[in-house]
Amino acid sequence: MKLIIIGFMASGKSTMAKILSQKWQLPSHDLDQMVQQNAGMSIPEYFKKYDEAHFRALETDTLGMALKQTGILSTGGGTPMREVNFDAIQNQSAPVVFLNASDQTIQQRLIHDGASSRPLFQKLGMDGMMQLKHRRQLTYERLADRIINVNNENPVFNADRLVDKLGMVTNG
Ligand SMILES: Nc1ncnc2c1ncn2[C@@H]1O[C@H](COP(=O)(O)OP(=O)(O)O)[C@@H](O)[C@H]1O
Ligand SMILES: O=C(O)C1=C[C@@H](OP(=O)(O)O)[C@@H](O)[C@H](O)C1
Ligand SMILES: [Mg+2]
Repeated sequence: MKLIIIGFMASGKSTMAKILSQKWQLPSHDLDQMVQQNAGMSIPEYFKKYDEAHFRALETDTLGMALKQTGILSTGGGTPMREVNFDAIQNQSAPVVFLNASDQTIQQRLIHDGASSRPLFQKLGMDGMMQLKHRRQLTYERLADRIINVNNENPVFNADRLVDKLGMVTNG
């Protein structure tokens, strides 16, 4: 893997991976999409049929497969929370970038996208999502080599800012 993108739900990980993939002419891999392929169903369906613990086990297995690929990886918002996943990501030589969006930005996007694609939003509601976001923040910060504050700037502009910050990683 050349770059690993982490961050809370709706921070823009999948969008960023696609933009960088075009910019760098590298494949992008979206962990949620890979999980869905492995499961043979959508993530909301999987949560309904099984439960979150089963989803997390499948996510860990799929992460192992994803980390063997080359290119850019967008993770799921919960991926770094399991210690085994955190360690697997940290052990990669690829830089890890945390897309850090404000509560307000996440709230707007969750409302805009609707709850149907995010089972945890269905379960926890907005207050629960914000509490989850705050609980996870430190783990994202610990795992990240670089933190990019992202809100509703043009996503291509955010990708350019990320590349600038990464230059500092690769060039020392
Ligand atoms: N820079 C941005 N400005 C405005 N909306 C964005 C931006 N980046 C992503 N979005 C929107 O936010 C939502 C979540 O983006 P997504 O890339 O799926 O996030 P994640 O993969 O982190 O859950 C989508 O509706 C997407 O179109
Ligand atoms: O934060 C989480 O626990 C989750 C985030 C989702 O990915 P996105 O961050 O791409 O929405 C997806 O993996 C699943 O719904 C659980
Ligand atoms: Mg995503």
